[in-house]
Amino acid sequence: MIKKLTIFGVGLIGGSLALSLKKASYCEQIVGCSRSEAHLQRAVELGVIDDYTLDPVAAVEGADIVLLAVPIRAIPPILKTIVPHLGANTIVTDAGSAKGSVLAAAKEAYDGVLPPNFVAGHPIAGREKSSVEAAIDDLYVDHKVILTPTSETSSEAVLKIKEMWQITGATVETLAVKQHDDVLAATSHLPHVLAYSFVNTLSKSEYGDAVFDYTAGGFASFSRTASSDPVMWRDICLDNKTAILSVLDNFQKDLTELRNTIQNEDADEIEQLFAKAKATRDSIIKS
Ligand SMILES: NC(=O)C1=CN([C@@H]2O[C@H](COP(=O)(O)OP(=O)(O)OC[C@H]3O[C@@H](n4cnc5c(N)ncnc54)[C@H](O)[C@@H]3O)[C@@H](O)[C@H]2O)C=CC1
Ligand SMILES: O=C(O)C(=O)Cc1ccc(O)cc1
Repeated sequence: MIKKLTIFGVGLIGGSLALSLKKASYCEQIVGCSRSEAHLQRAVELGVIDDYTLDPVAAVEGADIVLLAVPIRAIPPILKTIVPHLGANTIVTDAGSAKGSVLAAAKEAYDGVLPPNFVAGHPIAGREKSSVEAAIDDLYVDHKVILTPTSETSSEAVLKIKEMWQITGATVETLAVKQHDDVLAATSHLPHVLAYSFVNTLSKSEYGDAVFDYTAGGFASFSRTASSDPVMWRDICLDNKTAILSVLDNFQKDLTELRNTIQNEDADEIEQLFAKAKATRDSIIKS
């Protein structure tokens, strides 16, 4: 149980955390802060937060935990504003999809030294719908949350953030920052980039939009993530650029290899490549 949780960015991720912690009566008060008063008012109406302020300094006053749940390139300016006003025991955490850039921003905001009470985190749960309207109280149930503490991070602060996420029904794991960013580039960032690119390729069809009149479930499932928020994904691509370029290069190589097998009508090789992928996916996704 904590007294005050402050959430910067009460959208899908921050709002869903607020709803699940409210359900568990984990916080006496949840306060939202962002640029948009209309969004914050809606969050109060929906019972997601108790109160809001547009003033970041007032928002963090007396907070036990501050969660940054805004697009990752919005994190550095918020940190710069709030760091001088944080209480000695306030723990700051985030939900950003890339961790190296967030930790670099935190280090800069704290004058070059990461403090013990900054715990970088990332819930591996979400969807293509954004905003507080999409927030739900069970988003994190049976999902993983990855924390990427550094040698500077205090174990008490990590335990507190771990406890907060466990209350939501999530399982919490820790990873090294680079491993997080490399792995998520492969499992999450690559498929989102491919989905955006795939939809744009189809839009350029010689048959125009008529091409979309003939789609089945494969199009819907493969392209679903292209409905995700463009600003959020722009920020992820820019901040995790090196890891994303590396997996994109590997993907391009494999796609060229597959293209060659089709060009050469190498039936055995095509079947083997597809059978290998099917076996891998079937062993991971059981439904
Ligand atoms: N959408 C998803 O499935 C997941 C997103 N994340 C991460 O969580 C974070 C939040 O994502 P969502 O909740 O999906 O986004 P969202 O768009 O639903 O909510 C973001 C909130 O931040 C506010 N905001 C945007 N720019 C701001 C700024 N410059 N200053 C102050 N407030 C600002 C918006 O008003 C909105 O309330 C992102 O960093 C994203 O990478 C992590 C896991 C899953
Ligand atoms: O919509 C989906 O399937 C997602 O994969 C959601 C998601 C988006 C970004 C993350 O950092 C984590 C999860």
